[in-house]
Amino acid sequence: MLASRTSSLRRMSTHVVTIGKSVPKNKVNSLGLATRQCLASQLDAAVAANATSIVLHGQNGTFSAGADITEFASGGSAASPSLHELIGKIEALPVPTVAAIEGVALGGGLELALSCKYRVGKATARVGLPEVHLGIVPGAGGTQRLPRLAGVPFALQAITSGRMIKAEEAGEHGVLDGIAGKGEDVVEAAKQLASSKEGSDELPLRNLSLNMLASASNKADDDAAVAKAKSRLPAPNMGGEAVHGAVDAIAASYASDFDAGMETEMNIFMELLANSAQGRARRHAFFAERFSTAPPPGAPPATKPLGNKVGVIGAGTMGSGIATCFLRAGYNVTLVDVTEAGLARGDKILRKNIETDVKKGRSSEEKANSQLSNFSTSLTMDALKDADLVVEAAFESMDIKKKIFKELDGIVSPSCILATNTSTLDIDEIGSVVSNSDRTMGMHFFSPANVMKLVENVKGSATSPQTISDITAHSKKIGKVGVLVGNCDGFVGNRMVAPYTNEAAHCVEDGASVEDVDGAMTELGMAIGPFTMGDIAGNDIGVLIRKEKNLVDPATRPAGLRYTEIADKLVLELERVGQKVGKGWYDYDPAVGKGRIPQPSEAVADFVEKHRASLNIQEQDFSSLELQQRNLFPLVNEGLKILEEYWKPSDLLKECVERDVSLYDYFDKGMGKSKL
Ligand SMILES: C[C@H](O)CC(=O)SCCNC(=O)CCNC(=O)[C@H](O)C(C)(C)COP(=O)(O)OP(=O)(O)OC[C@H]1O[C@@H](n2cnc3c(N)ncnc32)[C@H](O)[C@@H]1OP(=O)(O)O
Repeated sequence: MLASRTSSLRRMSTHVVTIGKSVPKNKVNSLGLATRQCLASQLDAAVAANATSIVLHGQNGTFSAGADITEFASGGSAASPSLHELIGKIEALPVPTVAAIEGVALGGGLELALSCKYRVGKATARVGLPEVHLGIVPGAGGTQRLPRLAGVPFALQAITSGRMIKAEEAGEHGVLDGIAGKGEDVVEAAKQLASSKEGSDELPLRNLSLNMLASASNKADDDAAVAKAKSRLPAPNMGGEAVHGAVDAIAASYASDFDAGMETEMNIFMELLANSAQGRARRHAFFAERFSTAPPPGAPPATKPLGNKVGVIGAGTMGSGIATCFLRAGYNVTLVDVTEAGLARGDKILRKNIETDVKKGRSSEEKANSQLSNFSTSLTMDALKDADLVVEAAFESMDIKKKIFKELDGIVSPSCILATNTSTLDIDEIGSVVSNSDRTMGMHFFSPANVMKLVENVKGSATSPQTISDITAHSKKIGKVGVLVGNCDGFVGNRMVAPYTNEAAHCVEDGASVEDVDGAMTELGMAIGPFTMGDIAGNDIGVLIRKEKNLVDPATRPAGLRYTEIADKLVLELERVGQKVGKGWYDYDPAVGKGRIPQPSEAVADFVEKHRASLNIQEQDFSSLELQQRNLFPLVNEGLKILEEYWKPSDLLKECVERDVSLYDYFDKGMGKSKL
């Protein structure tokens, strides 16, 4: 690694400046005003003490997670020193400066590190500019310094993906000048580098603009890289506002000098911060995700060490997907099914998932082999007697699930957590057959389980706080967003989506076409519309659920309920189950896009027209806005109903009035958390 060739006298004059010092509760060294002020005064002190080199590092095992996102709600804090001023100050220091990076250096954290003349990282460190995930662009020079350091193509990829980059890769692209090996102290390594550079006159990154502008051949390549990046981005109205802004800012890094590039970056940053609804939504989602995935206040810490032996019951697509998630995170997993054929199928799906990870570069052969060495299958649940957690993913039937839980109760230890992946059934009833049902909980994965990040962790009435904390920790360990929800029909996700898809069918009954409705929702920014979604999930599932609720048969349907039979008849009469059979709300041609591209269906249009005629429905015209509102308002209303079940509306209003906040802010700022 970095050789030290310095005298002890020189090392003495290297000053270490700590990000986050004296700022309590700043777990990730975000760069809020207090942290910036403290950094500035440490730098001033180092200069006053004639430091001959300076090392910048973070506390709590991490460098910095970047700007303090909470400051963005009020348009960002411009109070002095701003991040720009701080970065300018570091860059202008006349002595060698080295960032010692462990944990993460993200966003403004990496921008701070880029203002140092050198960077050293721990092998486990991660760096990145993830601002686009917050609907903004790097706003403290990241779009100008990263391309100067690592080239335009790399900067385009890194900034538009917002991904975390491993130390090794960062080193390959010149973002890190050195990597501290195992057992090596990164601050010590940085000190060595800093003192070895004392007296050298290497230039800061801002001056590299001259080199960039000088090379015509680079410009042609960079123009091509920018054009290619643009062609691959989602449209601005499809969530792409920030990524388009990022590419424009990077393009300015070689089209003009440093100061002009910085000005372009700042203009784009400020415009997005002030006016992008996508950005506001993304920042809301950042905090909402953390709010809803934390155990409720007062819950005990998760068991340490968290058990590592997991059983998954049911080797279907869902069960194998769930088993994959645990295997990837280093758990010991046993997959159980009642038939050899079922197990063989599950085993195949799981191995394919792990193989795909390697093919797509998300994992290595070595890692995949080690994961698979922790995997076993069994035809009996006896194999789970040492399990710390069992996730049941068997057929969606109350009787079957209760039978499994009862049998498990006699096999596993009393401390083993029993989770069910049910999407609709009552957790309390499933848990009622277990001797100590405080260790039962729902763990509702979304399909495909090995891909989707969301898991609803469903709390039953008997579930203990310890079980909640442990399931929360397991969810985090397997990389899921594990949202704690209550036990009700459809939990949160499916419960809110049901009125949305119902209303979509009403719109079609009233005169809109299937494509009109889906088009209105994608125009709004949804990835797909409700009918495409139904075709992917299988329209037969909706029919089964509605049958369970006695809605399909008019004789058992509650009086006064608006109900359209189109969705039921589509399946029961036309057998248009969805993508899996090549026809649903849309037609699917196996020769086009592997049979996954929805194409308008004349058969469905005819059927809908006859349906309307049979009910004497006068077809109406709808604007996109009307369709968007009709579909989304029922979903929003259902969300509010869910909140009402926890918070009495009158109590809520009283609290909001007392605190002088809007209802939105009450939840957005996490004030309702203490009530969970
Ligand atoms: C001008 C600049 O270009 C603009 C910017 O820098 S914008 C900021 C860019 N940085 C980011 O987007 C990084 C955001 N943070 C993360 O990705 C992750 O929090 C992390 C990888 C740093 C840590 O992850 P993890 O260990 O799982 O902890 P996590 O629960 O996410 O965060 C810990 C706490 O820090 C808070 N936090 C994390 N990053 C923060 C930030 N940049 N600002 C304010 N708070 C932050 C979280 O809200 C959480 O608070 P809580 O405990 O009260 O819920």
